[in-house]
Amino acid sequence: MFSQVISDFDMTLTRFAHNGKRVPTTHNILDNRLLINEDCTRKMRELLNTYYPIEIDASRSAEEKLPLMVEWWTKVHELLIEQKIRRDMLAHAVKESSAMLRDGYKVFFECLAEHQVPLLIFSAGVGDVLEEVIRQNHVFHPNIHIISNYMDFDQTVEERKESYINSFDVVLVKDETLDVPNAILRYITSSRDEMQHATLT
Ligand SMILES: Nc1ccn([C@@H]2O[C@H](COP(=O)(O)O)[C@@H](O)[C@H]2O)c(=O)n1
Repeated sequence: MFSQVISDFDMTLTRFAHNGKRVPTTHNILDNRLLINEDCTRKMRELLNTYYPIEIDASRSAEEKLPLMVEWWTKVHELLIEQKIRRDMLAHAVKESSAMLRDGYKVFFECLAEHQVPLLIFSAGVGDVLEEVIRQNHVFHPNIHIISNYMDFDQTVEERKESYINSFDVVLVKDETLDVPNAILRYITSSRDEMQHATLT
């Protein structure tokens, strides 16, 4: 019986190609206008064209490739940080992408989960995207453990709400109207009008 299964993700658990077209890696799934601009796409493609041939070059040793691969994803991650990617847009990007797990993935993931065999996924890809791909295929079971690159998102409004509530008298959430400011204005202007009226009479 297995004690654990260790796998990488892109092009191992996902397909290499489908109907003659390359299936995107987790980095390539981010190439979506919801997340990054055209300039970032262009620069990421240039980096892919430079470094991917090195990754698959059988004549180079792993020792030779390693610093170059680190250089690749460091450059890409610097570009991605500039894009201020929103966490809530990742699911849309994965849905719109042609990301695909390999045929037979259900049997593979279900069998390991059923027998409580830990599945360790080590990936040089993007962990947040990788998780979303597995989740959208409904096979994110508790036996899965992922070691990958995770994005560090800026705080959301929800996360900042507490500090706003502590700092301001009124905090409006998901209110697209000016009803509250108008009510405050009405209150202020009517009490001023009343004072003026009282001074005149
Ligand atoms: N900026 C990058 C960096 C890496 N990739 C590709 O992702 C693959 C990650 O593979 P794992 O097996 O570790 O999941 C890697 O093989 C690179 O080809 C990329 O597309 N963009």
